[in-house]
This record gives sequence, structure tokens and C-alpha cells, in this order.
Amino acid sequence: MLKLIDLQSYYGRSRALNGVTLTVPKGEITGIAGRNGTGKTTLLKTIMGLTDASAGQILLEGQDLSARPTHERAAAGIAYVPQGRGIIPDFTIRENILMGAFARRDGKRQVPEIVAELFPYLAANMARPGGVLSGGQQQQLAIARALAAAPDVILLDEPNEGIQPSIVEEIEAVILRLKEELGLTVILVEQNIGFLRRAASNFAMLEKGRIVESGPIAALSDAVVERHMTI
Ligand SMILES: Nc1ncnc2c1ncn2[C@@H]1O[C@H](COP(=O)(O)OP(=O)(O)OP(=O)(O)O)[C@@H](O)[C@H]1O
Repeated sequence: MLKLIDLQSYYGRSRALNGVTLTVPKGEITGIAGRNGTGKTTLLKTIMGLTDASAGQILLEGQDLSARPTHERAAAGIAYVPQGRGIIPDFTIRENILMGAFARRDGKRQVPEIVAELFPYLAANMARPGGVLSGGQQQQLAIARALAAAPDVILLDEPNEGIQPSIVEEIEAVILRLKEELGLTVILVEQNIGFLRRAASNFAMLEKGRIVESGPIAALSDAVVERHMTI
């Protein structure tokens, strides 16, 4: 279980998270929703230790990671798939994936077998540069890179953003397999409420850096969406 307790987070002196407390159940998908600029990305970055400063506790199976540097959080089992994917265009697919392997606790530097199972196209094109891939393929590559760290928890920031509708279903299927076949704990920032309702077991709705609604996914009603997501 991942427990976030009273998280505050800052960019310079500006506060972007203001007291976020959330329990993320093990082996489930927890959805994070909210309008633009409400702190969803900041929440994931704070879990990874990537904002300028933060306070509060981040407990992974009881171990407090909040004072640890990012690479130790990765080694503790948290992997991050950032918005925009962060692929290195001049690196090959294999090199992009292996970047994730540096966080592995067992020292193995290899492309995990599950990558070939989930992403046959990537497996068949390991020597191609990451930069030539489509948006959907780059998203697959970013997930593959995260899996190369052999994580327990994976943080996904709007994985369907900017991806062709025909590929969205494939990405969604992969996210469900991360939970069902690999038993990963997933935190999913997602604007597509339909997908959140299909995939997540719990949700938290952010507004101005705070959680304004949270609970089992059945509580993510149309009224809640209307109240906190329409402009
Ligand atoms: N690098 C940064 N420096 C300063 N302020 C930032 C930075 N990144 C985000 N912010 C501010 O922090 C707040 C939360 O932003 P964040 O990106 O976490 O929101 P979000 O909910 O993920 O939005 P979106 O849906 O647009 O990705 C916003 O007010 C934003 O302007």
C-alpha cells in the first residue's frame, strides 16, 4: 500500500499541492482527476521527488520515502511515466527501455520479457530510434521503460493524451494488464472519465492542489464530474 499524508509541494515559493492525504491500495488502479492546473501532475512529481520542495509523508509499505532522492524512490519500486512521455529521440527503442533498468534493485540491465508480450512492435524494432515512433508507440515505449525498472507501483500521467483514438483502446488494455497480470499498483492521471470508471477501483478529484472528493470509483458520479471538471 502507498500512503500519502498531508503532502505539500512547491515550485519556487508557489504552492501547488496543499495537504493531500490519500491511501492508494496495492494492486489496484487509483484514478486522479480534476481540471487543468489543479495539481495532478504535481502529485505524481511529488511522489517521485521531482518538485522544488515538498513536505508530508510518502509511505510505501510503511517505509517513508519523503526524504529520499528520486533514484532511491525508483529503486524502492516506484516508476513514473511522465506526461509527454520523455522519450529520447536519438536513442534506440532498446536504449530508451534500458534507461528504466538502471533503477532495478537486482542490478539486471535487460529488457523484461513482459515488454515483448505487451508490445510486440517494440520488441521487433529494438534498433529503431525512439524519435520515429508515433505518439501511441512512444507511449508504449515510455511504459516499457517504466517496466524495465521492475516496479511495484507505476505512475501514469495522461497516457492517452495526444494519441489517435484507434490506439487509445490498446493503451487502455495495456494499463488493465499491468494491474491484472503484473499485479502492479497504478496511479492514473486521466481526463477520460469513462476509462477511469472502467479501470479504477478508487479515485481522487483535485482542485487547487487539494483533494475535494475521493473514494470508491462508484462515487465518481456525473454530479461530481460536473461540479469539478466542467469549465
Ligand atoms: N514547473 C513549474 N513551475 C511553476 N509552477 C508550476 C510548474 N508546473 C506546474 N506549475 C503550477 O502548479 C499548478 C499545478 O500544475 P499541474 O501541472 O500539477 O496541474 P495538472 O492538474 O497536472 O494540470 P494539466 O491537466 O494541465 O496537466 C498550476 O498552477 C501550475 O501552473
